[in-house]
Amino acid sequence: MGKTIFEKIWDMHRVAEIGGGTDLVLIDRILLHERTGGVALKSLEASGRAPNDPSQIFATMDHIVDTLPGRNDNTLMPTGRDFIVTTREAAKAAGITLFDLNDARQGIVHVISPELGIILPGATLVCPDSHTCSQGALGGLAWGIGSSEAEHAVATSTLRVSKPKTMRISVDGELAPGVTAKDLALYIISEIGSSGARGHIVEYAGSAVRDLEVEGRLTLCNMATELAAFSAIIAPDEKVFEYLKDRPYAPKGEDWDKAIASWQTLASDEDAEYDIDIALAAEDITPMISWGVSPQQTAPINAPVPQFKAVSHRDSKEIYSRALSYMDLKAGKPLNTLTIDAAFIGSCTNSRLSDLRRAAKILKGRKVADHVKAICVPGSTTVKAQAEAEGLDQVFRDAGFEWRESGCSMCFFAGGESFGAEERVVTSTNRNFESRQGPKTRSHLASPETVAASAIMGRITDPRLFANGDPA
Ligand SMILES: CC(C)[C@H](C(=O)O)[C@@H](O)C(=O)O
Ligand code: SF4
Repeated sequence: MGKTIFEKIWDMHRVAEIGGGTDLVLIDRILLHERTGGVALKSLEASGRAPNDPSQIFATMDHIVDTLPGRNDNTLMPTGRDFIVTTREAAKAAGITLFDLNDARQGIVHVISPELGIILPGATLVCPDSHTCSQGALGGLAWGIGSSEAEHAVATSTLRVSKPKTMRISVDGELAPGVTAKDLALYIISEIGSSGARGHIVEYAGSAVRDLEVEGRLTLCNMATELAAFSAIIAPDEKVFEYLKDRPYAPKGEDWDKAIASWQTLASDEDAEYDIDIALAAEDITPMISWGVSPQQTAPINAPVPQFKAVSHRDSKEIYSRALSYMDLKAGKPLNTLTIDAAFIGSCTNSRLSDLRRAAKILKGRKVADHVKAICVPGSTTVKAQAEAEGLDQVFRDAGFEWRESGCSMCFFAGGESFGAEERVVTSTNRNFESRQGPKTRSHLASPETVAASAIMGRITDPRLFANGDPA
């Protein structure tokens, strides 16, 4: 029987079988951020140990930092400064690479890793952060871990891991114009549920996935953790090789040629078998938006808030009713009539250059509705600089968006800045949990173009209405 890409990478990295389905696995690269990584480094230091290979460990500042212009170590987050200073000191003591606040390479960990060529096809990479699965978009095996596992990985370049089962989600056909990787991710979650991939590594396959550019694949893989997956992966192809060429931490010269030769073998064999195999049709997908407080509570943007019977296979009556009451919604109400208070473009899901370009295309020459507070937070300092070089910052500003420094910002509330209580936010992020973006905020997950279109109209809006100029 053939092997899946996951099995190939796993077998190349297995150091020993521990038993009970658990293996000791070699970890090629480790990423840390100031929210969870500083703790791991401090604890390692306290136990008198040092990193096994500091050259393969990278830390960034993203979660706690201010994204307001002119920022410094004093963030709006309570105790934020401690996280920043501790991580800085610990990274220095450990001799690892740090992308500090004022470093041109700083940014959200899952945005800078591909950007700098830290994640590579066939490599294993861990980070104490649940959205590490994003990085599987480049054909590496990247997954989120806890802080104590991170400490172990830093000290030994290995981890004990219980081997996940395999799941393939194939999406064939072509996505219709105006339907994006984010809509695909939301559609998949609404189809298979928030725990639909628990214990599995998801391989995304099929023509609609292959047709996505690398940045779209990152968006798709980003939300695998919202399926409770171990991680996600997509077989690397020419688009990935092209994307990685000459990135700072990608192989160079002869090593590059050797790497390409080995990366080209990284695809699942025709006769590989999966524990679960799911096939979806790209034509069934429209722009999507979440209506509830879990990413699985998502519907097509022009649909009404579903009746209980439509979701009862997944949610209990109690969970469903609670979601409606939290979101201040009634079954049957068309989602595209809901007035919004705020619009947010950012996060490791959708804050890359292509995301900002697509949103800017809708915003150009238009204005955000008067009652809407709109914020754009580029995913990295590099993305911000590239966007500014193209004049996108001006498009956002002219439309009435705030243009920020890079970081996680209001993707998640950590005690600092937030949208107000009961504010309805259309957001390009990945989690709509209760109070995720601030106490009692109501988050609707969508693509950056849906956020832009909704910001202009002041209500949830299908971005395809802007495809041929202004909507009627
Ligand atoms: C703070 C961090 C550990 C957390 C995660 O693991 O995902 C955050 O990034 C999130 O998105 O909720
Ligand atoms: S942008 Fe949001 S989802 Fe991504 S790592 Fe930061 S807090 Fe987590």
